Amino acid sequence: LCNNPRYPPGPSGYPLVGNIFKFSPVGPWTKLTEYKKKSSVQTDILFFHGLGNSILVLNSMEAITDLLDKEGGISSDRPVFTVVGELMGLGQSMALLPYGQDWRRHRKLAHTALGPNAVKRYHTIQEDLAVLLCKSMLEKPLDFFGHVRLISSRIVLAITYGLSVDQADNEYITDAEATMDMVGRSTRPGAFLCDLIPAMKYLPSWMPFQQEAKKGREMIESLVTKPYNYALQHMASGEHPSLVQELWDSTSERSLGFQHDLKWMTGSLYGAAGDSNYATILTFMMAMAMYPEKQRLAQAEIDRVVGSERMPSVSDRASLPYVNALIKETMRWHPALPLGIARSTSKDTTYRGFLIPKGTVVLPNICNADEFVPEQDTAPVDPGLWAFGFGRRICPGKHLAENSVFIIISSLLATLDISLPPNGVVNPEFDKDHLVSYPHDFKCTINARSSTTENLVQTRAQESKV
Ligand code: HEM
Repeated sequence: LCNNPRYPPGPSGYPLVGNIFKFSPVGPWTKLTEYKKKSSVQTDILFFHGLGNSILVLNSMEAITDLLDKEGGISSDRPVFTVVGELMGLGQSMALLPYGQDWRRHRKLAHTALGPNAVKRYHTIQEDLAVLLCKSMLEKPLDFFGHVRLISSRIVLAITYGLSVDQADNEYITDAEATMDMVGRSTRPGAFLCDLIPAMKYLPSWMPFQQEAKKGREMIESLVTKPYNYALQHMASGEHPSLVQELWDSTSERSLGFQHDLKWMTGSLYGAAGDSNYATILTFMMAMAMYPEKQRLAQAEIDRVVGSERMPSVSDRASLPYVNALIKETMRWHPALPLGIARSTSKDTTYRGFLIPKGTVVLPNICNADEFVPEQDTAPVDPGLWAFGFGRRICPGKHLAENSVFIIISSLLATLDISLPPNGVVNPEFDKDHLVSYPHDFKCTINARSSTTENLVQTRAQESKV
């Protein structure tokens, strides 16, 4: 490990370039978690530096709380991503805005729409969409990846823009998928050499990364503008209530600045919501195929509390402790964002006597995958809390997301059995190339639990208003 006494410890480096290239942008959490297990050195903080960049990895809950919660005043900034942020324009979104006035305005708008009370208005939409998901799973079980993609986008499109889509190949969904695939690859620290050496942004436009940046800019602009314009155009009819409309109606001061904030704030929700929900639900399905005894326990609880006459509702959440433990365990077993979204320090600071220079990229490593054990929900630190980030930049969609994840998972548990595929094998492998890490393509068997649950799904689906 690197032993420059001023900086926190880190892997040994090379002259001139330091150890920065020891930080791999591809699925780094596995390697970083291995460092955590080495006991000889103080490895719950790891430092990488070189070429004017520094990265600090926080490998324990203690270090995360100390730096991201208690020192929120200096660790709530985001790094400047030269390619995706500056060249592609994503720097205008809430998730990448620097910690300052613009970001505060976006957070305030988001809080109005997504606070713990505000999200109660969406229970019915979430319940309706969850039952449609169960119906699709019964009709075409092999397409379960597509069904999960569809519901993840549907919830946020319906709520944010009043937009109703019912096919996974709808262009709003496929465009968003392509854009978020590109964004997800580009927002990992060190994804482009140009992020490490920002002066490269002045290189000529024929350079491959410049071409990629130009295309990315168009994709991002379209992602935030198209559904926003849809919501504006349909406001007058009053038939498609949306967050855009609600926030638009909440003021008479609709300056260009306000409109810009509203478009980019809602665009950030749209961009951030889909992939994380998708990853969480697929991870849950993988875990259920692999750990059937845990699935049985959760189903027994639902049978006891909800019965078989009706579908679960969001308001059942507090009465289903085992289902909640299973959801938390899903998020601990493989969090959707294993390294959160990178932070950056806004001034020099010290931690445990080490210097952490201004502009250091800070990454909380919350990955500690092992066995799937929902029963450890009694652990002192609630694993469900890690998954949504920390401190001042904690996920603003947390309340909405928790309800979505709960209603989807409890509806699936109530009505379906998820089991191993015919070859009896599921390898728990996850994507390592994107900010959001979802299960690699896997197979599982999906059956109705009984003819009663099958009828329940069909009947309830007909009542759905979405
Ligand atoms: C299971 C679902 C979700 C998970 C696991 C998740 C997780 C996260 C995490 C880890 C962060 C980084 C926080 C930090 O820097 O400490 C984040 C930020 C964010 N999330 Fe979520 N999220 C989920 C769903 C949603 C939903 C449904 C929305 C919107 C409706 C949303 C909107 C955002 C936004 C806009 C940010 C950036 C906040 C900022 O930079 O101030 N997320 N989320």
